[in-house]
Amino acid sequence: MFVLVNLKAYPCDPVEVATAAADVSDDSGVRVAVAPQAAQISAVAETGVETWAQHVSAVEHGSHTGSTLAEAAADAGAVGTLLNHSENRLKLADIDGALDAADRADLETIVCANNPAQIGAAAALDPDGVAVEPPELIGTGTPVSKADPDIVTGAVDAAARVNGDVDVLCGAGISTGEDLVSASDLGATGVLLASGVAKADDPRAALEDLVEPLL
Ligand SMILES: O=C[C@H](O)COP(=O)(O)O
Repeated sequence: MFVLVNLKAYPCDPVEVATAAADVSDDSGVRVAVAPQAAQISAVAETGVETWAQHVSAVEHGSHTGSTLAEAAADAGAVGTLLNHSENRLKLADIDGALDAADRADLETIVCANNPAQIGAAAALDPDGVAVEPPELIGTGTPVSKADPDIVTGAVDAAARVNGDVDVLCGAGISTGEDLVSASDLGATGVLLASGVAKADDPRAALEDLVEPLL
């Protein structure tokens, strides 16, 4: 299972979380990555943790003020990027353009979507992975794998129909090892989570709990 921790714009210490994630990944053998704010990619990557961007723009080098250039994210140490997160929705053409930008910069890609129909559309654009997240469950602590398991199995089926090569993650409310096991049982190959780690009093303990059933 792939555990991708999105720090969003939460007021946590990204280096502290990243250091814990690197240690937990090393100790457990579980793939754990952290997606900090763009300005913190470099500091997070220096911890040795697998580092992702939260977004890259559908642009090349040029006059694009305020954009997040994929090449700049990669130079700072990112090896992958989320796209079309529920909190940063893109137009279809911009998802496609951002996938091209990520490809140029050798970034792995995960396109987020709300439901199985959108997952099918996202998978057709040929990212490395997709992540299904019902927006109403994000940040609630109620895991999608329990509250809406059909959306996870539906996403796995929808992606497989369109593109057998694409990984399927699920997210929203995931915070425990039990949630991780449920996601795996439903066919997901990873989880995308945020508040369960970024807002935890002890992010290291939260990460250890998350991977515990996989040991
Ligand atoms: O990117 C992460 C997702 O939006 C899930 O957030 P959450 O774990 O706080 O529900």
